[in-house]
Amino acid sequence: MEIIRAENITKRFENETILHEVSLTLRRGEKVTILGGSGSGKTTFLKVLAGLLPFDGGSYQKSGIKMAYISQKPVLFSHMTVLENLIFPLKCQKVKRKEREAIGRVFLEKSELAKWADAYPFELSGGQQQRVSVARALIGNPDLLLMDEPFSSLDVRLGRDMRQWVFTQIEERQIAAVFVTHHYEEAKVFSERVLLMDNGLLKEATEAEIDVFFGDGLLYEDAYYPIGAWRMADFGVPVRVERQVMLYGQAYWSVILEDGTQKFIIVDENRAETAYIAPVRGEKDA
Ligand SMILES: Nc1ncnc2c1ncn2[C@@H]1O[C@H](COP(=O)(O)OP(=O)(O)OP(=O)(O)O)[C@@H](O)[C@H]1O
Repeated sequence: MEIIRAENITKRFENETILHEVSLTLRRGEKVTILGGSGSGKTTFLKVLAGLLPFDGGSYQKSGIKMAYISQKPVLFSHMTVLENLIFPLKCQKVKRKEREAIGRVFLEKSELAKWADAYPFELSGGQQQRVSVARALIGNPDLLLMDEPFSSLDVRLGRDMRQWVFTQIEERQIAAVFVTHHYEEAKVFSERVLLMDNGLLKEATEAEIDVFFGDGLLYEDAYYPIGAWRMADFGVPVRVERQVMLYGQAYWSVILEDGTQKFIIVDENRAETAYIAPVRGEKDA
C-alpha cells in the first residue's frame, strides 16, 4: 500500500531552483536512503516531505499516516524536562499520563538517558539532546520516519548503538523511512533502494555511483578512477591544470605534475593553501 506520493516537486529559494521536479513514492514499511553532496537539496526535500516547507510546483499526497522527522541538530522544548520532551508525542495522542511516563522511562533506558529524566535540555550535551530527539521521534509510533543524518553528531559507540536500535525498531514495527546519510555502512545496511540527490535532481544510484560518492573512485568520460585514500599535496609542487571535472557538485581538477603524471585534486575551499591529491587510475595509494 502506497503511503506517500510526491510527484515533480519543485522548490525555489528566491530565484534559485533547489529541487527540480523530484519524485518519490513510498509503500508501507519501505526504506530508502538518499545520498548527495553538500548543498544538493537533501534537507530541503526531507522538509518538504515532512510538511515543514511549502513547495512551488508538483503534487504531494499522503495517506493518513503519522510522520516523525529527526533533524541533523536536536530541536527540543527548552522549558520541558527530558522526560516531558520525550513523551510529548504521546500527550498529543492523548495517552494517559501514567502510561506515557512508563513508556517514556523505557525509552530513556534504551537511549542511556535514564538519569537525565528530570534535567532540562540545556544541561545535556549535544549528543545527549540528539538521543532525546531520536527517541521522541520513535515513541509516537510513526508510520514514516524522515531522518536527516541523525547519528552524525553522536560519538562512534553511541552512534552505532543508536543506529542499531533505530534500525531494529524500524524493522520490527514496519516503519517506512527516508534516510539521508553520508555514512557508507548506514546506506548499504539500511535499505535496498539508494537514491542520489545531484544538484536538486533525484535519481536511482548505481553501485559504481555509490562507490564514487563515498570517495572510492571518480567516474569521468566512462573511465573509473580509484581515489580512495587522499594524500595531502605539498603545495609547493608545481602542477599544470588540465581541466575541471564536476561530480556531484564537487569540483575536481585534473593536473599534470612535473614528471608528467596526471593527478586529480580537490582544492579545499576552506583552506585555500591546501590541495588533496588523489592517485590516478590503477594506482594504489600507499
Ligand atoms: N531557507 C533557505 N533560504 C535560502 N536558501 C536555502 C534555504 N535553505 C536551504 N537553502 C539552499 O538550498 C540549497 C540546498 O540546501 P540543503 O540544506 O537542502 O542541502 P543538503 O543537500 O541537505 O546539504 P547538507 O548535506 O550540507 O546538509 C543550498 O544551496 C542552500 O544554501
